[in-house]
Amino acid sequence: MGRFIKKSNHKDIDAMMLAEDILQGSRISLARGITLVESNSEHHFHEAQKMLEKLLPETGRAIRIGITGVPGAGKSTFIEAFGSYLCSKGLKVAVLAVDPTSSLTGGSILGDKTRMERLARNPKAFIRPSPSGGKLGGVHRKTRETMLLCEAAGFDVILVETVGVGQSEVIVRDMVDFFMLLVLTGAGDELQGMKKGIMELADAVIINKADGANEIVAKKTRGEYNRILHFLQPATKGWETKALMCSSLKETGISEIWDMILTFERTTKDSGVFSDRRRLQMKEWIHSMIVDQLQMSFFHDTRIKSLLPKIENEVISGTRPVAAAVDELFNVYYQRD
Ligand SMILES: Nc1nc2c(ncn2[C@@H]2O[C@H](COP(=O)(O)OP(=O)(O)OP(=O)(O)O)[C@@H](O)[C@H]2O)c(=O)[nH]1
Repeated sequence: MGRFIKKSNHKDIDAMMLAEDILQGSRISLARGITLVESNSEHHFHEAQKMLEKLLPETGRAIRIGITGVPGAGKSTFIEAFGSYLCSKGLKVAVLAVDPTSSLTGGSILGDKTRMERLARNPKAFIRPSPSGGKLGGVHRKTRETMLLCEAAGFDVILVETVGVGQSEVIVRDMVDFFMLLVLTGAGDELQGMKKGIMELADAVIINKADGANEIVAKKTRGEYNRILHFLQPATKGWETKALMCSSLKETGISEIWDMILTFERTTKDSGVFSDRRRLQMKEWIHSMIVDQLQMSFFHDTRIKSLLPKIENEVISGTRPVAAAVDELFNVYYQRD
């Protein structure tokens, strides 16, 4: 078991053996594979890519579901209820997270496993906190690769949780098939303040906490969301985004959400929208990685590093137009010695 990543001795990683064990469904190897993918070491990067190449033919079969929501909406409680429900149906569920703030805060969402204690104990579930450290692009790549590893290990459903911060919803939307937005009951004010853009990313709006005295308010909220959704551009061609209610605490409305996702999968697979989206997501992944690499290469270039402060000052003091300044930087960058 301990044959793959022995201490920090790089030579001890056998990417091919690790891949074999992941394909056999070994959870320990899966966790090690993810650690390899998340490593910032260059040697690990190459090993991880070898491992991924071997696993690629066995990826892509899971349904990928993104979940976002304002803090307090009950994301962890929902994932616990929803994940446990899926496991009870015999499905293997992996829960991942994209938290761009984790490099600043040292990891927040999913960092604390006690948030999903029951699911974490379920042998059919696998929970992995957000990779921390590095830029958003890095988190993005690592989570996508982790998703592929989980698929190769035989997981049927991948849940990707994200906090409602910055660009994180857009990033998760770009890596999943179905995206849902978790909201609260009686959220009249929230509805007004809700960024329309986020609603337009969603394939479903889930009104959580529809239990007890909240239930009546939840029905009203559902009506309000449905009215608004009716006027918005749907996130997926040929699919009408609707609002549903559930109680993660009482575990009601959970099976209806899964039924909706199955209908979505069937409909979009029949129309070709499902595979079109996956193809587009791959292309966008390539493009965003190119942009990340170019950016890194540019800003780490020693000539750029020494010239940039002078150029910035010239622009700020009004002696240089921005476009001309950037043009000079690129001329310097492209000059090969
Ligand atoms: N009544 C009721 N309370 C709920 C329900 N789901 C969650 N809660 C409560 O809402 C609070 C917040 O739930 P969390 O699951 O921690 O939600 P969150 O704030 O989105 O948390 P993060 O997952 O950390 O983003 C907790 O006190 C939960 O017990 C529900 O369906 N009904």
